[in-house]
Amino acid sequence: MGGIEFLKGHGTQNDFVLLPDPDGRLELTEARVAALCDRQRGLGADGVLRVVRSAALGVESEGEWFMDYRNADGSIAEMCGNGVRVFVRYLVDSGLVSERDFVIGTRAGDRPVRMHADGSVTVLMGPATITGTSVTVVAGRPFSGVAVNVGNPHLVSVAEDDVDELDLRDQPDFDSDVFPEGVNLEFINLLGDNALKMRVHERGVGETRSCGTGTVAAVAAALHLAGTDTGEATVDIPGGRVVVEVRRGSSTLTGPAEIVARGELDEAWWAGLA
Ligand SMILES: N[C@@H](CCC[C@H](N)C(=O)O)C(=O)O
Repeated sequence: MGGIEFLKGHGTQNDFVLLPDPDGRLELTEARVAALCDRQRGLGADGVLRVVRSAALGVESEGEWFMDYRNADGSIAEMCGNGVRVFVRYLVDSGLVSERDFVIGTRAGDRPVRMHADGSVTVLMGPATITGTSVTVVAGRPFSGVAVNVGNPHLVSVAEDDVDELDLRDQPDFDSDVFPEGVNLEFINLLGDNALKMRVHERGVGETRSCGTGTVAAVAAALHLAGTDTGEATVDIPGGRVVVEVRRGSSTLTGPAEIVARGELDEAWWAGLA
C-alpha cells in the first residue's frame, strides 16, 4: 500500500499541511490534525487543508473541489482565506484544474477564485458583515472592537499603540456570550493612504503570521469606523502583504500562495494516532 501523500504550503506565512484525498477516504480525526500541525511531534502548521472532491463528501457546490479546513488544534472552521489561495495553487500546479478561474467549495459556501500568472490568487470572499461590537482583553488591557463575520467570526480592534508591542502569546479574553463558537481576534493600526498593519490571534491556533479572513474583516471594520462600507486597502501582516477590496455584500482578497514541499507520511505513525 502506498503512503499518505502530503504537501506543505503557505500564504503570507500562514502555513498548512495539504492532504490530497480526492475520494474522501482519509479518516481525518482531531488527534491526527493536531499531531500533524504540532511543530515538535509533527510536520508543523497552522492548519490542515484536505483536498477532496465535493461529490465525495456529498456537498452541494459548483466547485469540483472542496477545501476541508481544520485548525491546528483539530477544530473545524468554516473558512480560511490564506488556505484557499494555497489550495488553488496546489490544484493548478498539480494539473487537477486546468482553468485559471474556477470555484472552490468551503463550509462557508462557494468561493470563486482566480490564479494569476505570478502564482498569486484572488478569492471572492463573499460579504464581510458587521455584526456588532465587543471587547477583548490582552494581558489585562481592554480593547473595544467591531465584530465582523466573513463566514467565520472576527473581532477587530484598532490599537492606539503599535500592534508590534502587543503580547499575544496567551489567549486574549473575549465575551463568550457574543462569540459562543470562539472568535478570531485582530488588532490593527490605521496607517493612512488605504493601508493597515495587523496582528492576529486565531481561534483554534494562537498567534499566526497572517489570517486572510482576518484581513478582510480588518478592512471592513476600518471602513465601518470611517462611516462607509466600500473601499480597498493593503494589509501588512507579519508574514507579508495582501490586498483587500470590500464592497456592499462582497469582498476580495489577493495575495501570494506557495507550495514548499511534498512527501509521504509514515503509515505506522498515522495509524498510531487514530
Ligand atoms: N487562517 C485563516 C483562518 C482559519 C480559521 C480560523 N482560525 C477560525 O477558526 O475561524 C485565514 O487565512 O482566513
